[in-house]
Amino acid sequence: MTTQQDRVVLIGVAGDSGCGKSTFLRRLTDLFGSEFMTVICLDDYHSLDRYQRKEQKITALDPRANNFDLMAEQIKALKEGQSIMKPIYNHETGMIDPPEKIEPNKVIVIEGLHPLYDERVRSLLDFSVYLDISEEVKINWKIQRDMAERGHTYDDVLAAINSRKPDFTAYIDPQRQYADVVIQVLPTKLIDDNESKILRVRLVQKEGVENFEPAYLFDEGSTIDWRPCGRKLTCAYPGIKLYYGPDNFLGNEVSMLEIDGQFDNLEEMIYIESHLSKIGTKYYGEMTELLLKHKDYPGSNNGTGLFQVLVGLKMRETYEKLIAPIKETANV
Ligand SMILES: Nc1ncnc2c1ncn2[C@@H]1O[C@H](COP(=O)(O)OP(=O)(O)OP(=O)(O)O)[C@@H](O)[C@H]1O
Ligand SMILES: O=C(CO)[C@H](O)[C@H](O)COP(=O)(O)O
Repeated sequence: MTTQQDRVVLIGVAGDSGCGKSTFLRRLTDLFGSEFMTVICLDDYHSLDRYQRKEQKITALDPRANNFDLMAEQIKALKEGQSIMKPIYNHETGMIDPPEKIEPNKVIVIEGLHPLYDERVRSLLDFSVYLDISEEVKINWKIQRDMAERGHTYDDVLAAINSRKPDFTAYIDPQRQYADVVIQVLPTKLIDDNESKILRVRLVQKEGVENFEPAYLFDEGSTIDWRPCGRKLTCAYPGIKLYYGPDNFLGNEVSMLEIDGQFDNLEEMIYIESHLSKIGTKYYGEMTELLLKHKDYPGSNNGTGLFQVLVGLKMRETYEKLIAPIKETANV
């Protein structure tokens, strides 16, 4: 038997700024361990600094502001087990700093605006997720954070989102079609909620992906509507609704898993977990345990937290399949 233990597994995490990438990466660290996982922020491949972009009236989302040749060359080198000298984009100064040495690791995560944009980089990925936050929700999250922590006004935040919109639509959003899973965050359908306090979250899982089998609710391949509130799950108004079924997403055959609403008591998540299958856990209750570990992370009491943990578990499962020993064919 030979092993693939030295293989570098490459994971892509795509999404706009402020869409929960950092929160997702913190959850991934629980599963892989910070020692074995290296995160590369693709902002480091900006080829134009903040002042050049302003002068040329180009946003950071525009491919012309990014060096995809260097990104492809360096990510390929890392995957082949070589170290690289990665550039650094400094968000404080808006300038490009001297490069730093990055060594290969068991898991390399590339996160940012464009992990799935360039075909050369995309083809190197072993697993990818796109964090797809609807505009209403994105505005609410950004307003909460940027007004509370960064001193921006409501109008500043709205103007920033609107100025990025054309390039977001042209270059970032189309990457959804290539992701193995998409976590879509939408306003609830249970009630009218202008502040996006209650969310409807969909886990779009592509069918036919090597080393990835979609998770399901109750019965694989069927269509299920489930309102679990009752004796085993405490739900305050307006309750919780789950859905599972086959679907088509941007031309791809997918399995859709959906949770609308929020959980009152996180300990009771075990009840939901026990009705889900193929979730990549190693023991009963592991998913609930991972959620309970970080109750304080945003979204822990709704589908965003639950699906982030679930996608992390599926990434670990893919990783383990990829590094598993290869069975040699017996010489007859
Ligand atoms: N699941 C969630 N529920 C509610 N709010 C959330 C959720 N995820 C993120 N947020 C809000 O969005 C903000 C940005 O989240 P996070 O830092 O994880 O995103 P990011 O994509 O890494 O952002 P950036 O690229 O700008 O650093 C958080 O501070 C929080 O206010
Ligand atoms: O979309 C972004 C990714 O984080 C940033 O806006 C981009 O990287 C430019 O950064 P800055 O605004 O600090 O110049």
